[in-house]
Amino acid sequence: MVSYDESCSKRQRLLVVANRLPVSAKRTGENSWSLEMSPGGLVSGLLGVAAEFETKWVGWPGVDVYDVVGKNALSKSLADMKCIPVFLEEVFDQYYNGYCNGILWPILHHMGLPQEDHKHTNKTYQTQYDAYKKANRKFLDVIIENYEEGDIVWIHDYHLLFLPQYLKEYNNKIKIGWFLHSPFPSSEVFKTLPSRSELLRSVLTADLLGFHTYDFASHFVRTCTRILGVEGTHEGIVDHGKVTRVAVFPIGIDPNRFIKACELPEVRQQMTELKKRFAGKKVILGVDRLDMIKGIPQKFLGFEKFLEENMDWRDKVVLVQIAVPTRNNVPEYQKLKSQVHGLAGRINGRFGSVSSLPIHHLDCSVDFNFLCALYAIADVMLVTSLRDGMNLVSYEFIACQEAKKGVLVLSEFAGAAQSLGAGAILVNPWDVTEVSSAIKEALNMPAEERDERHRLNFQYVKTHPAKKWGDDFISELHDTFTESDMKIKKIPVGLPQQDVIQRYSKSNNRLLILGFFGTLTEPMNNQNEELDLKLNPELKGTLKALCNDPKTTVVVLSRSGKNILDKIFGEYNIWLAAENGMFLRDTTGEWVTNIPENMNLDWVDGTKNVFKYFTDRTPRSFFEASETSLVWNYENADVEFGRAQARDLLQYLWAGPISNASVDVVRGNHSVEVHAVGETKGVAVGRILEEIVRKKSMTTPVDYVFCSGYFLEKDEDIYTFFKPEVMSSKLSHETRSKSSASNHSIKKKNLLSNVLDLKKGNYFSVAIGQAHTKARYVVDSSHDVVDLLHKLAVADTTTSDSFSESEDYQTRNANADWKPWINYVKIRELAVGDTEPVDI
Ligand SMILES: O=P(O)(O)OC[C@H]1O[C@H](O[C@H]2O[C@H](CO)[C@@H](O)[C@H](O)[C@H]2O)[C@H](O)[C@@H](O)[C@@H]1O
Ligand SMILES: O=c1ccn([C@@H]2O[C@H](COP(=O)(O)OP(=O)(O)O)[C@@H](O)[C@H]2O)c(=O)[nH]1
Repeated sequence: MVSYDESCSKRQRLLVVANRLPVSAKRTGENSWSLEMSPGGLVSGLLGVAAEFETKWVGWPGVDVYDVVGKNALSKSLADMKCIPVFLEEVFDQYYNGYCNGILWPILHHMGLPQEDHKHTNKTYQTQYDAYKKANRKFLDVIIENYEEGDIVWIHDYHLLFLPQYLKEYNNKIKIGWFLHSPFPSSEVFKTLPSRSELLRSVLTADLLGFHTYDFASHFVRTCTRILGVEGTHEGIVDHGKVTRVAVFPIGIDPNRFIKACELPEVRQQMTELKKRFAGKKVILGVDRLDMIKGIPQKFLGFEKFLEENMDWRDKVVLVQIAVPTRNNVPEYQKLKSQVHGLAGRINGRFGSVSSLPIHHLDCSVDFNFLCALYAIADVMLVTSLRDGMNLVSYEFIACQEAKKGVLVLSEFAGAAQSLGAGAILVNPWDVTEVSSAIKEALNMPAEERDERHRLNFQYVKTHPAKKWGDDFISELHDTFTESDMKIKKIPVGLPQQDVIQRYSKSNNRLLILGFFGTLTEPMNNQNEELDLKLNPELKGTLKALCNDPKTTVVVLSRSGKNILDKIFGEYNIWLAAENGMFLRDTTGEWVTNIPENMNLDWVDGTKNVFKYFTDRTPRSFFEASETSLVWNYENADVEFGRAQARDLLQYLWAGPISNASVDVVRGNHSVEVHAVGETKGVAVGRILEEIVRKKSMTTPVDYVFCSGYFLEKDEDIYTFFKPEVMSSKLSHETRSKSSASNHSIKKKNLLSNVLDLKKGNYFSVAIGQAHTKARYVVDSSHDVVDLLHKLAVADTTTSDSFSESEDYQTRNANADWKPWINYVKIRELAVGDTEPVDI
């Protein structure tokens, strides 16, 4: 039995699940195996993750094993390294070479879906997709065997998109995080994937989804909103009340491992030999898996152009390219190998001599110490990825360059460009001329500039290690899990229509607060019609009856302007709030202007986080925050890099924290400013109520409130405004802190507490078609609200003659062609400000 002390000191168990284990196995006998480190950034990154967890790895051991003796022996060897193997056997080829690397990988890297060829292969999308699912189930089985209650499961990458769903189906309580190491593409590209929706839906069952950059995260959110029709908020994705948090966690390396390695005598020796070998020449280094996304042909073409145009450099420079073999069984990778060999041969043939070759191309991986020696002696590191999740090689080069301070030429399409762009020369790898010029600039760069650029990047690499990445992810997962658990319990219920009607008829002073667009407007199917908003014709009589009822006050709250509301509601005895309450009109038709006292500032924290992220990654930029505005300033930063960062920052702001907020964004010459405009409907309603009480000289308290609309998230405070507990807590707070509260606001609260008497549950807040809402109740469409208003109008004996018009309503209501409003509204909401983020 575990003692109390032991259980306190027990470390949190973490199951890291990735396609590849950190070690790959090679069989050395019937029951003996040798293990060596797997190549690739994912493994390098995870090795740096904090040791405070009791970590176990679950993954493929890099080899097929079919016999029991072999499997048992390998499992035993791996157990010593805290690794648990998943044997993929017959599904491996179609899962890994097929679906993962032949289909998903190109899609994720904007390379398009390869054509399916039924005639010449037995591998179709479908057979590979089936194998992919089977492989994901094999991972599930191994996890189930090893799972202990309370374990955190951290799933990695595109190989395991179905695993979150399978795991949640097995046990909904498991904390699941998922991190994508590759980029996520624009929705236009992801849309081409035949099984796109199932894959997205499965990933969304996880609690936390992580990406390297804001760009990838916003692509993902946009893809989900477009393909699945779910809601994207500053927190992530909301679907039927379930929140899946989406956040950005840029990976790092363990810089000290590289810094220390460069001091080892063995590495120093290798450095001396390499320097001797390349004496009198500048060394340009490339280290990449031999993958299409790494842009090795583009690198060679850029280098060829450089040699063409700079004769004096021809025998003074050498390009050393380490091309680590990868995914050799995927046809595209085989083609790439021949292409790269062809290019290297051509360039060496054109510019080489008997004694020297411009390109040293190696088709192999190198050991860690030799890699560090290469990084340390290189003058220029050339990274020309066409698209890359992060590119850790760039970080590793910088960590090894403390003495030499060489130059990093970095593709703007690598995730690393967002963090190392200030010190690197950024290039578009597709532009051969630009690559050639960047090589020249790097080779000729004065020492002072090299020092400064290196200093900026070294500082970043040191302060953002992989440990921080892992810690940040897990701590966010803890928080997210607790929050989403709480949120699920708050899903609102359907409206109890009978209760609403009965309480209405028994009340003496009722207040109906209604939204306009999507609530009272005419249902329509054509987006252009929005320009000419009309009142739903079925409501004319109903609304007149309600407005003329002396026991009922009707208020319409809209973001539309005064003119539209005047035109539509001019004939009604109604209160109007235009532009979200900036203007108020009483029943006599007189408009007054209001200066907002309170604003919804929910967007501020999210915006601050984005500003902080970019400030951190843009040396010499800074941001200033006041209560209602934030300014990010990059006037002292590198102009080009600052502009590129500002573009990325804006993309993320629009897709995330300010997507639903009432803010103005001002892009200055060297700054981006976000500030609040106007106010929310929740704030407006308080002032409207005050005005109603004053104008009507109301003595009977309002004893019934019905509030409904299709409101933006920022306006949802309208639903909580009348909640008795919110009102009373506001009031008691105001009373306690009298010294700080203005007399005016205390008087106002007292006024409201005197005129409201909603204790008997006579408060109905009803959202239209929103699953995730602050309202108590939800209805499917505006049709339900129209129907209810009609019933309220007839529920009361004091209805006026004009009500006969609403017989119209009943006839039309029976019409089967009636289109609920919400369908249209949803499409429209997705279209607002919906420019697809573009890549730099
Ligand atoms: O396991 P393989 O199929 O041999 O491929 C190796 C890994 O390649 C990918 O790495 C990515 O992760 C890096 C760290 O986050 C990132 O810097 C890089 O840009 C990515 O390409 C892949 O995502 C891994 O799953 C593979 O293991
Ligand atoms: O022979 C080699 C050369 C490089 N690497 C490592 O492979 C990783 C490559 O990661 P990166 O993020 O640059 O790209 P990925 O290959 O994961 O797409 C880096 O950590 C390198 O140190 C390796 O394991 N063997």
